[in-house]
Amino acid sequence: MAYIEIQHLSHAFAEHQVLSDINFTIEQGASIALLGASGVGKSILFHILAGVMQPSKGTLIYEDKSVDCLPVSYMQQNDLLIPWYTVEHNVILPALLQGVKRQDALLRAREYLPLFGLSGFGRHYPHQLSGGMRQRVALLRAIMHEQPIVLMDEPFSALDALTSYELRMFVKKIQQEQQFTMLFVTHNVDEALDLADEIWVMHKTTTPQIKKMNALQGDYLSKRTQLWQELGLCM
Ligand SMILES: Nc1ncnc2c1ncn2[C@@H]1O[C@H](COP(=O)(O)OP(=O)(O)OP(=O)(O)O)[C@@H](O)[C@H]1O
Repeated sequence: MAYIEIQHLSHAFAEHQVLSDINFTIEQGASIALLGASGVGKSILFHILAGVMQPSKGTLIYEDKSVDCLPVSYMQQNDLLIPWYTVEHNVILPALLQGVKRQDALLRAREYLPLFGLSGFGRHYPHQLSGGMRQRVALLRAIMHEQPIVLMDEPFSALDALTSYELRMFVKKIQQEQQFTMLFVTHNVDEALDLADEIWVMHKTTTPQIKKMNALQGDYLSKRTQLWQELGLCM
């Protein structure tokens, strides 16, 4: 039996059908990249999994029980940092809400801040940071939340190429150590190939709407080409 199972999930805004009869399963500890054209419904799917939004139809099953939402740490596209809290406080907030002692959460945050390129910025406020730095704070907060599932919507999009590469290698290491289940949305084929052990492509017109790219063959370059083709991009 699957760790997570999604059955017949559909969502519409008035007449606009965004998700149609989505079905999939996820194994515990999987790392899944979700790609797809803009507007295809990736964020709406994540909102539903996280319980931010209720679907029009469908069932979410977690560890064999029907649930309203999954136990996730969710990094949304918009970083949602609290402007009047410092970086440190933003990062530890979910841990505090989970009952972790403030001192323990702070120690851990201070250990991780340098790894996220945020050394010396713990006492800064979000408005004092660049867009990329804010994204790293949001990413660190998601990783520190310690939920069994991490959802990240375009977690590396505001970062320069080198920082993005370093951070995804770091996230990969932490995910392998902590064995949480991870789904992330990306428009970047390299991010998907570097970080995910499963790549899913979401389509608007095909049934099923999500295609699992299990059959990616060959070396990195040829996998990259196959993914670009699946996404309808010219090489
Ligand atoms: N609150 C809303 N009311 C009505 N339609 C919405 C609402 N939120 C999203 N949509 C529509 O749902 C569709 C899917 O949106 P979604 O944000 O999930 O796309 P996406 O695949 O994440 O796109 P992107 O890659 O650009 O972030 C879009 O057509 C969007 O206009």
